[in-house]
This record gives sequence, structure tokens and C-alpha cells, in this order.
Amino acid sequence: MKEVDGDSALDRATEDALALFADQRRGARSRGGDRLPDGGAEAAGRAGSGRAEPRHAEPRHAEPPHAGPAHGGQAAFAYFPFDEIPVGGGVVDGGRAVGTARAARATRGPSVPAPAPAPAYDDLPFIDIDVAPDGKDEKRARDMTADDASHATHRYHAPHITPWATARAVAEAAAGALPAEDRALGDALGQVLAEPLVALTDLPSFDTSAMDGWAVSGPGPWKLPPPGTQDVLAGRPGARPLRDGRAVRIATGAPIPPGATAVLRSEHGEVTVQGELLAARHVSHGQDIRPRGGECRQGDELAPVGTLVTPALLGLAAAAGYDALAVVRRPRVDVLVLGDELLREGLPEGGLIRDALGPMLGPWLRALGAEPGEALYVGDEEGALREALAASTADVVVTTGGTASGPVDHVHPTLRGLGAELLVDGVAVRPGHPMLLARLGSGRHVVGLPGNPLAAVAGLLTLAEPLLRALTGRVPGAAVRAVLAEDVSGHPVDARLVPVEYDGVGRVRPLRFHGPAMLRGLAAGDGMAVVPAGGAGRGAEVTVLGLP
Ligand SMILES: Nc1nc2c(c(=O)[nH]1)N[C@H]1C(S)=C(S)[C@@H](COP(=O)(O)OP(=O)(O)OC[C@H]3O[C@@H](n4cnc5c(N)ncnc54)[C@H](O)[C@@H]3O)O[C@H]1N2
Ligand code: MOO
Repeated sequence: MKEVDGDSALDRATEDALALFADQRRGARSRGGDRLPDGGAEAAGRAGSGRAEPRHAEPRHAEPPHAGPAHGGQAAFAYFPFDEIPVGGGVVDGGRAVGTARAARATRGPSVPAPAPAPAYDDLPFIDIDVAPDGKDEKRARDMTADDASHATHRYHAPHITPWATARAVAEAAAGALPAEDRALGDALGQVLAEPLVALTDLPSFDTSAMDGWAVSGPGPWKLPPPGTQDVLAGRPGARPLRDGRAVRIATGAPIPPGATAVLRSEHGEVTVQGELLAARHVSHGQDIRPRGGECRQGDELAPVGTLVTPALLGLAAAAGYDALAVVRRPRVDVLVLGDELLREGLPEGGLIRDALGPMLGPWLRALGAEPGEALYVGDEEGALREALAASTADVVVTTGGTASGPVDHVHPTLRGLGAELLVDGVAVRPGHPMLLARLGSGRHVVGLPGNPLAAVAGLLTLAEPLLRALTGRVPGAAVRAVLAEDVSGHPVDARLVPVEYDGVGRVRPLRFHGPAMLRGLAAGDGMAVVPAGGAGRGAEVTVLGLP
């Protein structure tokens, strides 16, 4: 962790910015506004059937949490309350406080909830940071890539750039859960319950044997029927009542005959030549009988709204009598892969390269709960992107490439031409800073991922993941934190997302081949560590974003 001298321009900017947005926050809250990051009123307005809860019951800190000497560039994260502003270790925890009422927003309404009101962007405390190329900045600049270093030697002033954690919060707040649909059990995996899972039956639904052995009545020894004549098997109800002093062979899962008081396991019983059953040990009343309703009673809530449908939940639902589940519809996502230089098969040649994003994004989006269509390839000619966007009826369009300002980078002008509202236009994160999130007039969203493949992943994790989390009704998992096994250099004002692997003793190690155009590090990795501006030292705790 490279600390910045308390006198640096960056520190002053940090303190000024913190003071400024503390004022803004106080003002916003006292006005009872619905703007980010509180968002409670907005979430409540969208939630159906009285299930609304405020998204943020309480601000996480009543005052700017960072009063001590500022650390390099953390002003970029100083966006209360989504960020934990690190005083020492440099932990960035974007979005953990977000989305607590996700479940409450999974409604069974007839249509997509009205688009959330546009976040009041002008009120967001974007922080303008001037990095003077003084000696300290130069020292930090040495650790940066050539591209990044060129920023540091210039004044870094990009007011529209959104801090990383704020960008995630904005993306999550941009939409509400889609309406519910009924899905056959086999098709519901990865979706979220839109209605609570209520037991349709007692479980077990009848008293049942927990073991292979004998159902016995009263104390032993017990008299047995002739071998094989009256065995009680699973799935065969209607066993004869058992009188005191009698026993009958029984299989695991078979209904307990009326009058039986216990089950004697086969390994604990012995049949004499006279056909009498003796117990090798004491048999207590009710032993190895699973009583009806022992797991749940009909009408018990087994899982609340908002629960992710996992394989285990599918099993439970089936056991409890379900054939189909009411789940939040998967958002349909169109993937538009831009660029004339892309090949879809074979070896790269003649200046052409293989498309690395089409094959990656479909499965990744599916893992995030979306229903991605086949990737559509859009050429660089004028108007092609506009046509593709106009033709799409998906809930979300993900584009790749064309976000920068090159001669054929059409994303910005096309979105402008369509009258789209840019919710996020550039994020203070490396790689991936040209990423964007826009809302089309129809209420549908466009996530613009940069073309460099690792930068595209950064955009996916920063913008698409929270947006899809909101649309799918998923609840954020607990933030995964891990200790760095090595120093990781940072950008002076932006966060970095760095592919890391677990080292087997609970720490994460940064991986090589982490350039914006490379996937080699990521493909070997377990996650992307969020490294705050200024870097993080060995032993510092960082947030790690998981990979599917
Ligand atoms: N003047 C500036 N130029 C660039 C900036 C900048 O700020 N100012 N940012 C750089 C950064 S950082 C990135 S990232 C890229 C983002 O560019 P685009 O989103 O416009 O992407 P493209 O120019 O279309 O492509 C960039 C790069 O990635 C390759 N690419 C594109 N799509 C794919 C794909 N599906 N599979 C594999 N590789 C892909 C493409 O061939 C380019 O090499 O802009 C920088 N420039
Ligand atoms: O920061 Mo770009 O977004 O290199 O990859």
C-alpha cells in the first residue's frame, strides 16, 4: 500500500470531496428524497403486495467515515454509504449494503415494474481529482502501465466518471425484479422464488421407517409371521396392524404399520430357530421411526421469496409436492459483438482476430441469471448498431467494443441518436474504464462493455452483474474478502480489478497476464480482487469478486 503524504493535492481533494458530499447527503436525507444512495422510497414504490422494505434501512455511517489522513486516491471511492472507506488496509466493499429488499421486490405483478426514476445524477457527488505530477505521483506512476502513466502526468479531471462502487450501486438501482412466471421444476434452476415455498404436505407425509429391519410392537421378544409373507415395503401402504408382541420385516421408507412402537435395525436383531425375534440391545419407544411432519407441516414456509433456486431447493420443492415454481422471469439479454476485425472460427490471420467475447458472455450471463440469446455480430458500418439495437426486444442489450472514441466507435453516438439516458458513462476502474450503462426510452437497458476482453469482464462485473441481480431478484451474497499474499500496485485515482487465485491458505495471489486485452490470468483465476486506488500491500484485505 503506497501511502500519500497528507499534504498532497489528492488528499486535499479527498477531504474537500468528503465534506461536500456529506453536506449533500445531509441535504438529500432531510428532504426525504428518493435519490441514490438511500433509494428507500424508490424501492418501496416498486415493491408489490406490501412486501416493501427500504433498501437501506439506515445509512452505514452518520458522517463521512474517513476523518484521518487520506490514502491515495480513495476519494474515488468516497461515496457513502456503499463504500467502506478504508483507513488502513484498503478494503473496498462496493454494493454490500445494497439490495437488502431484493426479495421484497420480486412481485407477481402483470408487467415489468415501472422503470425506476432516473438517479439524480447531477446530485451524485462525483469527485473531480487533480493529480499534480509531483514527485509522489511520479513514484506511483512508475508502477502503472504506460497507458495509465500518461494519465498521471496530466491533470486527471473527468467529472462524469463514476466511482467504481457507485457505478455498481447505480446499476443495481436502475431496475426492479421482473414479473413472476411459473416454471417446471426442471427449468427453474438459477431463478429466484417469486412466492414463498410453502409445504404442500407434511414431510414425511406418513410415519415411516428410517431403517431396514423389523417394525415391532411393545417389548420383545417378538413373534414373526412366516418369512416373506407380510414384509412391509416402501411404496406399499396398507400393512396389517401389528399386535403387541408381534414384529414384521420392514424396509427403509416403508409406512409404519398401525400399532408398531419402534423399528429394530436388521443388524440389531436375531431370529431364533423358533422364528422369534430377539433384540441385541434396548429398543426405545419410537426408535428409528420418522414421524409424520418431522421435517415440516403442510403450510410451513420452507424458503422465502427471493431464495435462489439451487439443486437442493429443487429437491426440497419436489419432496414438498411441487411440480412447478413461481419464479422471477430471467431477463432476456441480447449480446451484440461489434467489430469488423473479428473471426468466429479458425486461426487469426491477416490482422483479424478471434472473437473472445461471444463465447464467454453467453455462459457468463446465464450464470448471472439471464437468458442470453445467440451473440449477434454487428459490423462497424454506420447505422448497423442502431439497427441492431432497434431490432432487439430484450430486457438488456450487452454490446462489446466501440465504447472509446476511435473512428468506428459507434456506441456513444448511436445511444445519443436513440435518445438514451446515460446512467453511467465511464467508471473509475482499470481495466474497463470506458464501460457504460444506458437506459433506452422503452425502459430497457444497454450495458456497453469495452472491447478489450479483460476490460469487458470488468464491465460485466461492474455493471451487468448488479443490473441483472436487480432484474432477477437475486440477493447479493456476502462480500468475499481475502488477504493479499503479495503487494499489488494501484492506479492513482481509479480502482483496479486484478485476476487472483487462492493460494490454499486463504490468501489471494495476483496473477500475471492481467493486461486489458488478456484473458490468460483470468482463466487461471478464482476471482477478481478489487484493489483500491493507490494499491494495496501484502496482508491487506480486499474484496474478491467471484467468477462463475
Ligand atoms: N483515445 C483513446 N483510446 C482508447 C481509450 C481511451 O480512453 N482513449 N481507451 C482504451 C481502452 S482502456 C480500451 S479498453 C479500449 C476500449 O475500446 P472499445 O470499447 O472502443 O473497443 P474496440 O476499440 O472496439 O476494441 C478494443 C480492442 O479490443 C479488441 N476486441 C474488440 N472486440 C473483441 C472481441 N469480441 N474479442 C476479442 N477482442 C476484441 C479490439 O480488436 C481492440 O484490440 O479503447 C482504448 N483506446
Ligand atoms: O482500461 Mo481499458 O478499459 O485498458 O481496458
